[in-house]
Amino acid sequence: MIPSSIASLIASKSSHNVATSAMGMMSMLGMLSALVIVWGLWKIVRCIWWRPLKLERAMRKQGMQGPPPLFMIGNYVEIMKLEEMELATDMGGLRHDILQRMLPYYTKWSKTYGKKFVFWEASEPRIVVTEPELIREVFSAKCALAYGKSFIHQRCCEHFLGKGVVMANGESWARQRRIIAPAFHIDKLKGLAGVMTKCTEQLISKWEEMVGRDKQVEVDVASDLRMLTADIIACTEFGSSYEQGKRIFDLLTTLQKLTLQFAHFVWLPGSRFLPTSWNWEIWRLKREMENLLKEIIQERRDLVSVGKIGSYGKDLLGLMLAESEGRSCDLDDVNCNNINANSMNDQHNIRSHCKPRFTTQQIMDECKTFFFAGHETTAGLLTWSMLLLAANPEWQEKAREEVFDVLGERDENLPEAETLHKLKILGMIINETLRLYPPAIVITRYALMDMKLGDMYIPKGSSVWIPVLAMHLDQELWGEDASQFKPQRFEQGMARACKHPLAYMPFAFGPRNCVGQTFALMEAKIVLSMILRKYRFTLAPSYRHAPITMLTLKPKYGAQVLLERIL
Ligand code: HEM
Repeated sequence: MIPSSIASLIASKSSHNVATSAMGMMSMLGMLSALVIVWGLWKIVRCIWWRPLKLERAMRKQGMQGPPPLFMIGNYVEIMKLEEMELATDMGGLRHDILQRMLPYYTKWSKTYGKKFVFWEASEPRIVVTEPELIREVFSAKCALAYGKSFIHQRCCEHFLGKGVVMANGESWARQRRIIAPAFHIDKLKGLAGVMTKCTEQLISKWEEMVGRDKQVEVDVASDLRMLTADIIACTEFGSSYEQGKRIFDLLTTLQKLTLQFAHFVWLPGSRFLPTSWNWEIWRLKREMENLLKEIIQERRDLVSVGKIGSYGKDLLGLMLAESEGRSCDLDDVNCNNINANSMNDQHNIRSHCKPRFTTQQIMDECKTFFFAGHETTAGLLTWSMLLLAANPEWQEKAREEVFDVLGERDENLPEAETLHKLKILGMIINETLRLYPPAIVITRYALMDMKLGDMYIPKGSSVWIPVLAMHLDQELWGEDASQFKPQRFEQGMARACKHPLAYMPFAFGPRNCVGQTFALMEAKIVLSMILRKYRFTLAPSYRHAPITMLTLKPKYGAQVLLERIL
């Protein structure tokens, strides 16, 4: 037993100890919170003041000129004002000299400061580069890990692209690209032609009903073609899980719209963490969409692991799962080399022994990426192609004749991947459409380290800004008829179409070019050839020519054409 005096001494001592250690804890917590606050403040100050100041000095030191930036917002205000002014009216007729409308700040500043200048998007400098040889260097293999995507662009797209290959940088990008590239190899894509023709047949049936017994009907092909390309990517990406895939894409589309509405605030440090009603809605949509994606991925993995299906499937998700898991052993995991992969059981063993090269989150991010990268862009290409053919009936007739020659006149003869290369005139029309209306009118590359480019110093944290549209419409490179629709310039191939072969870059080039280029061109040829065989079309009087960019280049009021069935 403990005497009461000692007990009370111990009690008072221990309560004293408790109080002292509580106070100690409190002051530790206080110090920690103070440190976190100071660190947070330093990060903000570094981001909005210290780093931009250093970059501005570097620009000034090398005599780089440009419009003076404002603190934190750079040249945003002037950019927005100029864009607003240009976009307030239509173009008045289907004219293709759209540079002033789409990039008014570029045309204004290049007149004042010359072809090489710098402007600021918030606190990030953009160094304008238009010399093909310099662009070749930026896109080259030796610079693939040194340039990437900027912080602001990553933030703008993080909700609907995540950290997928489009927005990844450095080693992470290289790893992702290595894993997904085989899924876009021509041999794998050939198997997707059937899906593309099937989806196009559904659109044609819909138009058949609309045309009915009338000879002509007005259709907004922009929205129909957007739905078609979304269908095609949902089918090619998710195959049997198409219905779930469609729901995911609806959610992604809403997320994308919501994010873009507030894109101008993304430069505000910490704005994405604030519990605003906008952020809550984004978080809710994202959660729902990712839960659905997880379900599809898990379902596919379960079916393979219990042996219900022998492979992950031929859709993009299946190809990606196989690439990400099946072959990881050949490359990384030495222990797995002893396993014979011939039997189903062995394949299962490999999967359970080897570390997947992609986590579920990364696969989800790639799925979102393909949807975004693969449907708006191709919808744009198809829409502008139809508008240009509607306004140029002689080219429409030439393309149709070629389709009849190559594929025959009967609907049953569906286009196949092997015959598409014979559609040469259609190929020239597609190239010319991508020259006049490239879905990506600007490409940027963010310097992840200090770089030299020609006689320029590109400091880490700045971006090279390439105005694709300006290069595609440059009279010095393409001739005086640069802003006219003339597919014949591509008759002798791309290299001969222009004074400098690198001035044409709808898909960029080099190791970070569009991985879906073959997919997109195959899809465009299949869809357009099937439409041309069935319908003749002209511009509807209600069409208003007003191109705008909402991530990609599109007609603001839709693309109304008059469809007439070919009897
Ligand atoms: C007409 C259609 C298309 C055009 C004009 C186009 C254009 C481009 C361009 C210019 C880039 C480079 C962007 C940059 O680095 O800033 C790019 C990248 C990419 N595209 Fe496409 N694209 C098209 C269709 C597709 C399709 C159908 C897919 C997939 C199904 C796709 C997937 C991708 C991916 C994943 C990247 C990122 C590649 C990387 O960073 O390594 N694209 N595309």
